[in-house]
Amino acid sequence: MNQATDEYDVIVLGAGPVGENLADRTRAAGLSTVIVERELVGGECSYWACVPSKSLLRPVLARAEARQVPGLREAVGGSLVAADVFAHRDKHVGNWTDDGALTWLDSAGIDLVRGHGRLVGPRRVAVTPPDGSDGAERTLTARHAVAVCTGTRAALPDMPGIAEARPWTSREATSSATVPERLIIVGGGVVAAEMATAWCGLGSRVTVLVRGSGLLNRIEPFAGELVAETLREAGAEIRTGTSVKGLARPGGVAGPVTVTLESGEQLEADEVLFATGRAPHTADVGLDAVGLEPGGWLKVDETCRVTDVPDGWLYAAGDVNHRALLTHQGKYQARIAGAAIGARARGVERLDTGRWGEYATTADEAAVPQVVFTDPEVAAVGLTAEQAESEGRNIRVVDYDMGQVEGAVLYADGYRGRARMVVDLDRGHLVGVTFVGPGVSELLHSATVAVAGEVPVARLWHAVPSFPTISEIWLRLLETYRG
Ligand SMILES: Cc1cc2nc3c(=O)[nH]c(=O)nc-3n(C[C@H](O)[C@H](O)[C@H](O)COP(=O)(O)OP(=O)(O)OC[C@H]3O[C@@H](n4cnc5c(N)ncnc54)[C@H](O)[C@@H]3O)c2cc1C
Ligand SMILES: NC(=O)c1ccc[n+]([C@@H]2O[C@H](COP(=O)([O-])OP(=O)(O)OC[C@H]3O[C@@H](n4cnc5c(N)ncnc54)[C@H](O)[C@@H]3O)[C@@H](O)[C@H]2O)c1
Repeated sequence: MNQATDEYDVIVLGAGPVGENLADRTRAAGLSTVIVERELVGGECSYWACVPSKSLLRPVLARAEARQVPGLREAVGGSLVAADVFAHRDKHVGNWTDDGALTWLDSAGIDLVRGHGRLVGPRRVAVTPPDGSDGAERTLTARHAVAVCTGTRAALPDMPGIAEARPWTSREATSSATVPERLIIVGGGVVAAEMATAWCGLGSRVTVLVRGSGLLNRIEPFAGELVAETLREAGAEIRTGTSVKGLARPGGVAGPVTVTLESGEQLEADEVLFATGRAPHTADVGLDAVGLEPGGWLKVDETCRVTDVPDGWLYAAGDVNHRALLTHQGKYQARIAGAAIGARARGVERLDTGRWGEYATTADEAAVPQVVFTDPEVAAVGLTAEQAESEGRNIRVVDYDMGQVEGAVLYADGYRGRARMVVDLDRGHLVGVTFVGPGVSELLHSATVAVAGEVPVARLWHAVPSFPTISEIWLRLLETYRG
């Protein structure tokens, strides 16, 4: 393989975490692979999402936890040094350069073509070089498969003044090098909750405008309630049932922004962040050239093969298929799709695509874990009680106050948290678990193993948590379940 080769076994569009992992798996299966990337190798996650957001949040959460440890509390009473937090974030994102990722691509034997890729027919991708480069357009051909891993962008609502007011999206919220004195956040999902935590911790006066009834409405309600309570205690204002109808920034981008609410009330801030969901990068990837509608989420089967395309050569993994907009889940899809492409290229006719089969992304439906890095942390896997009920399952919900667990109380004085497990009574195993409280992120994988492994509740009784750890919440939940 070399850069002059225009025919490969596999072409991957988009070098985010998902594209990288998929390419890695097809290379490991012995297939020549090229990846096409128009921005930075590493994708949204590495430069404007997971990595910078978590590095902004880490000092905020560490300080919040330290303030709950007697003897340490007084030592961490001051403000964060924003310049140091930003410098640490900038280091983690490689100062928005992808040199490290290029070394990895090279070592994995994956070719890279920089530019915007578009399908121009079955198994064919045209690449337009980036602006300012003097290269010519190139057409790549795949012998076996093309995988679209082009991810998402922030979705902004259509409203008067929004384009001129240039609001922050997740990109600016994760890469800003200044702390706005007053920050309005529109939205009540994960980005809104995490960015409210980060910027409030860094010193902004934060107002969150939620059009629904509370934060994090895809997770058990008690989680969003505790996060909102802590944010309010930290000085943020959370306004629920509040919709925005317009924006204006009369003094230009350097001046304050005015947000007009549906009620007619006007609020002023130095910045406004729209954290109102994501839209797929599929409007300009040539879907029309292969008979698909541009602009939508790509519908896939359990191996991430796009349905409705003859001959089964087109795959879509990660955010772009809308199964679960999370890096780890997209990488899981990439491992399975990459292996499926490899097996099909070897001529294997029947892949095990049954539930939990080697080539089935079953966890996307049954056991998606997610940690929200708010204060306190939220960690959840599988179904909420409401989701399980709406699926018609016969369930029992078990709740426990984590402030009653000795390991938790030792971890943080005045520990506030709650746990819930949802038991499917007909199947005898857990279908969902949610924790909210300091330090629960590292507890989540135990729940993921229980849900994905469909471990019988009776056997969980023999999985003994160490004393005195927060994990003893498991024992308390099981004792409550058994009565
Ligand atoms: C603020 C924020 C924080 C987040 N935090 C977390 C977290 O803590 N944990 C977590 O699991 N998830 C988190 N997520 C979600 C996570 O970022 C995504 O699930 C993940 O990035 C999806 O990976 P991907 O490879 O599918 O897409 P992306 O990371 O979006 O990568 C897609 C790549 O494709 C490229 N591309 C697009 N179109 C083309 C084209 N036509 N030609 C060539 N290249 C193209 C893009 O430039 C990009 O590099 C967060 C998201 C946001 C917004
Ligand atoms: N720690 C993590 O795992 C993490 C962190 C950040 C983001 N993510 C992922 O990124 C994805 C995107 O996050 P997000 O928070 O942008 O999306 P989201 O879908 O989680 O939340 C969007 C929010 O915006 C609101 N909204 C939508 N349109 C609106 C409008 N016109 N006016 C007012 N409110 C509006 C919705 O009601 C919702 O509260 C999520 O699916 C999430 O899984 C994950």
